Amino acid sequence: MRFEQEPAHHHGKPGRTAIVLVNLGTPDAPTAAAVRPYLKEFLSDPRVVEIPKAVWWFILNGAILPFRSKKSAHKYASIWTPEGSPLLVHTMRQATLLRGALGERGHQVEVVAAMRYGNPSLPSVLDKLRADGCQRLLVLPAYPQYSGTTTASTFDAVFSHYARVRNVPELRLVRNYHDDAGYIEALRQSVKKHWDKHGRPERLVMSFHGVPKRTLMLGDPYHCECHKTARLLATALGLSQQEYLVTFQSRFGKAEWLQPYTAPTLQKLAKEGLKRVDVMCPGFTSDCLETLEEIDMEVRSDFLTAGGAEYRYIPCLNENPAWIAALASISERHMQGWPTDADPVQRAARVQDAAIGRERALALGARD
Ligand SMILES: C=CC1=C(C)c2cc3[nH]c(cc4nc(cc5[nH]c(cc1n2)c(C)c5CCC(=O)O)C(CCC(=O)O)=C4C)c(C)c3C=C
Ligand SMILES: [Fe+2]
Ligand SMILES: [Fe+2]
Repeated sequence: MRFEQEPAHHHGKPGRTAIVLVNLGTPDAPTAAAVRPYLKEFLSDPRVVEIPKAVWWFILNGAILPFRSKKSAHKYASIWTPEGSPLLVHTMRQATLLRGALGERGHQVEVVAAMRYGNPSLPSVLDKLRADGCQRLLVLPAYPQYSGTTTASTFDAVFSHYARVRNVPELRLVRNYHDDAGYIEALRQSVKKHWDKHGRPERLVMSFHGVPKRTLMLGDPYHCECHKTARLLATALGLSQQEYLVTFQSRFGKAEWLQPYTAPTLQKLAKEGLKRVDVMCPGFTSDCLETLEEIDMEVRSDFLTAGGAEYRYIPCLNENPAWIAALASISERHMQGWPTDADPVQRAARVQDAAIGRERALALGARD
């Protein structure tokens, strides 16, 4: 059947509103056997690797997957937590906290997390929402800066899922929030708190995930949005241009990516005599392999080996309450006009849920 059977329709039952918080995804376990299918799904996405399909198939299956799966599994093992992959754990907690925060503001909406690659898969989450009677859906990618490689890929997956659905919900998409006042304020508070505890560095490095330089030349606004985020944060912190730096990390393959690259830049700074640096990753809303292993371990070691003395990593926003409040405001803005009012009894229950959710997140190590 081209279009699937819909759940039974009930007259008079109000349609529900939901938000799906979509992050990149992560393997199910820190093993080569689990990393391989995740990498295969991720790296087979034409939004991520723009090489003709047949050529890429041979490179991916012959040269990349057999080696990278093993190497990456080792890295994942170094950051894995008892609850699972940090990226998944943080994103799930953010969804729970966002549901509570919106409940406190009087909105009765479901908030669920989904992964673009791996599990819980976006199609499985969207199917579950449909079965639960969701008629309005806000797609909220976990990426503040728009990129074709991430944001548009998320939208592709949503569209291709609904291309086989008969009763499609009303859809709204959050394209970006790189300059959102609440997001910048959450970043500012997190840096300020870190400085109150450890003092100020000689330089604040803001490292963003890289993308091939070719995508910038072809019109992807990601590079500009990263720089705008950095500029707004630097202004909020009262930093001069000499006191901060924007770099790009996680280069993949041999082609040129956005520059300057994070690791060589920090090595160069150390060799030039810079002793004390703080590094943060404003483009990642949850700590993950790229921040915990690459930035907090590999790049730290590069900087110290090259002669640096103090390297401090400022964690991602994760379950930071100012960040959850920013997510709630971004969601409210995009849900305008949708009937999301909770009745008073349900509203009281949601306020209680929010408090319990916050306590749980704090007990699990959230930073406030
Ligand atoms: C191959 C090209 C890649 C592009 C383009 C790319 C863009 C991109 N990625 C993120 C965010 C994340 N990437 C993560 C891991 C990761 N990224 C790539 C490759 C590209 N990313 C790979 C192969 C991997 C897997 C790990 C590895 O083998 O090195 C993650 C972390 C996932 C986790 O499980 O913790 C995130 C998050 C952005 C924002 C972005 C473009 C803007
Ligand atoms: Fe990536
Ligand atoms: Fe630019």
